[in-house]
Amino acid sequence: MFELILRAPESLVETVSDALMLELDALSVSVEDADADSEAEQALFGEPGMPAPKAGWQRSTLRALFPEEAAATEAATLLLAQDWAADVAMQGLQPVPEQDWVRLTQSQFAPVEITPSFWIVPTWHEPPAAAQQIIRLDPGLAFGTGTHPTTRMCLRWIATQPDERRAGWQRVLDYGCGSGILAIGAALHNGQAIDAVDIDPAAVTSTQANAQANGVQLNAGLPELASGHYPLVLANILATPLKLLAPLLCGHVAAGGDLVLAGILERQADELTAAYAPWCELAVHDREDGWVLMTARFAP
Ligand SMILES: C[S@@+](CC[C@H](N)C(=O)[O-])C[C@H]1O[C@@H](n2cnc3c(N)ncnc32)[C@H](O)[C@@H]1O
Repeated sequence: MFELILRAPESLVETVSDALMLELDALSVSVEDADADSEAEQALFGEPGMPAPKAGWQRSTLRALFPEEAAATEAATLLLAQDWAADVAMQGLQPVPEQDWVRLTQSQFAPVEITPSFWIVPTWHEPPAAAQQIIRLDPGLAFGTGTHPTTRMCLRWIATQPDERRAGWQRVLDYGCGSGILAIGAALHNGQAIDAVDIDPAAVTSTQANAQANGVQLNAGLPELASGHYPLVLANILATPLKLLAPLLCGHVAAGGDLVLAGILERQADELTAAYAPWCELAVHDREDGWVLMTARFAP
């Protein structure tokens, strides 16, 4: 494989990508911020419900893959000869070394410690000797492999609740289940009759598969599946949807039950406390890497 590397301004990225893929037979094109890891780097992240700050980076690096060097050279020559491509610059043409991509990807995911006895372990790893509760999970399409601090904080909360609290988890709701990791974690800590819901059908499928792989019983489905009251409601989404979902989530918490929310940045904690104030006293329980875990115990 050969990689043709080009730099293009925001206005030309789509045209160059289309030309490479549709006219010049590139196998793939990836687009990166040309200013990544520099002072000029611009985040383009927009929370759900909020517009992205901008449609594209000021300058992008495009990497196009070709099966042979001749095809990559010809594509560069043809593309750079176009009038409209005057602001496109060639940055390089290089062979892509053969690699065992599966092994490379797998090597990036080591077992994740939640507590000394509770671990998330990819299927290609042996569990650590101290692990008593284990979630077997491979990185897949859905969010939630335990590598994100928000997921880890939720699991840590679950694992560190006293036995008498866990005994009361006769029903559990995981709202925004992703891979199902929180639902599975709750099941391994005495959670019963677990409903795991997500707006993304791929997450529902992933949750069902992961639950089966872990020998865990749960009901996965779209949000309509959630019904009635639960002694434990978990939701790791993001601050903006969590604020919108406040009446719905609080309406599902049983008297005396716990609400556990994640996906919230430290600076958003006060907004969340205010949004949930009509129903409960939401407070920061844990923090990691700029994220907070917020919890509330409802009145009995
Ligand atoms: C950050 S992931 C969390 C996944 C997993 N629960 C975890 O803790 O790792 C958030 C998930 O919430 C889902 N989601 C986002 N908005 C939602 C909504 N309004 N209702 C239900 N699910 C939602 C997304 O599809 C995504 O799978």
